[in-house]
Amino acid sequence: MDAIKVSGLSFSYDGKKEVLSNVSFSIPKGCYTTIIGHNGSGKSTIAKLLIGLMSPKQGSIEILGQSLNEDSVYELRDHVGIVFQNPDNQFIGSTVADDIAFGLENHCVPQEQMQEIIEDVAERVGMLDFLNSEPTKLSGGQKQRVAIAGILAIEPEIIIFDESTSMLDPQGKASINEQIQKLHSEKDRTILSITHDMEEVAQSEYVIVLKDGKVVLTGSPMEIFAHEKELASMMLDIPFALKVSKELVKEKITDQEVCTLEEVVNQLCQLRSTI
Ligand SMILES: Nc1ncnc2c1ncn2[C@@H]1O[C@H](COP(=O)(O)OP(=O)(O)OP(=O)(O)O)[C@@H](O)[C@H]1O
Repeated sequence: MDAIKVSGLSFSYDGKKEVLSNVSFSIPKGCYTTIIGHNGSGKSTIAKLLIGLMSPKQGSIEILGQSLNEDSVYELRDHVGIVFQNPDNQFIGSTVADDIAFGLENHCVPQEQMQEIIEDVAERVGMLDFLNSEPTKLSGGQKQRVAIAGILAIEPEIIIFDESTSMLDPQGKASINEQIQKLHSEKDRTILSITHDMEEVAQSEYVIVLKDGKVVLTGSPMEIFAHEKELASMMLDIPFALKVSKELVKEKITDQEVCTLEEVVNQLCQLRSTI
């Protein structure tokens, strides 16, 4: 079954200019998908439509096989979690701990299990020392960490990350990406991540490329990165690991292009063991 099925979606904020035009894609359950595109290409608009914050002008959205509409939106929201780029409007609790607890209460998690979950997720995002802090007084990156902790606590079936690690330092981004990978591989959650981070794109399973509100490319990361010139015309770069890999192939050191650092290292280690 598809976790998300979008068919012929069009949307306009002002009733005149279409910011999404006839967008269609399907994301199977358990798939880690990334959406990329230049600024203003419509990525966040798709995220808002997928959680029913706005209704499409045309087209349909199915979540877990059920049509998303006014009647189903509240029920479906139990299955879909989202972390926005700027989580300011997402905080409800007066402390970090209260905020995470609020989501758990909504998902009927027994009181006696809450403290353990709160501490576990806060530790996983590096915010254990901030449980009594006011979310609004944290830095941008710390707010993003707390918002991600809230999602890790409830683990909804479908999780949408809308540039939700954009304010994190490189180490923070890597460790949160690791948590996202774990949610996907160990818990089989469907992940839809809107990102400008091509290293993250390389780690996903399926990529959707948006340009001016239209889907222009879909496929595996390597299929997408094969369109290097087209990506460059949309201000999108290929990952650094793929650039290194292309050089290694050109120099005949390796014979297959790969796009993650891990794969490059594996290839080099294998070479060393054959010398
Ligand atoms: N609330 C709004 N009212 C009117 N127009 C909007 C609104 N939000 C977004 N837009 C317009 O819709 C288009 C798509 O915006 P959207 O935020 O979906 O793009 P995006 O791909 O997420 O961009 P970015 O990478 O910069 O976050 C843009 O032209 C933007 O100006």
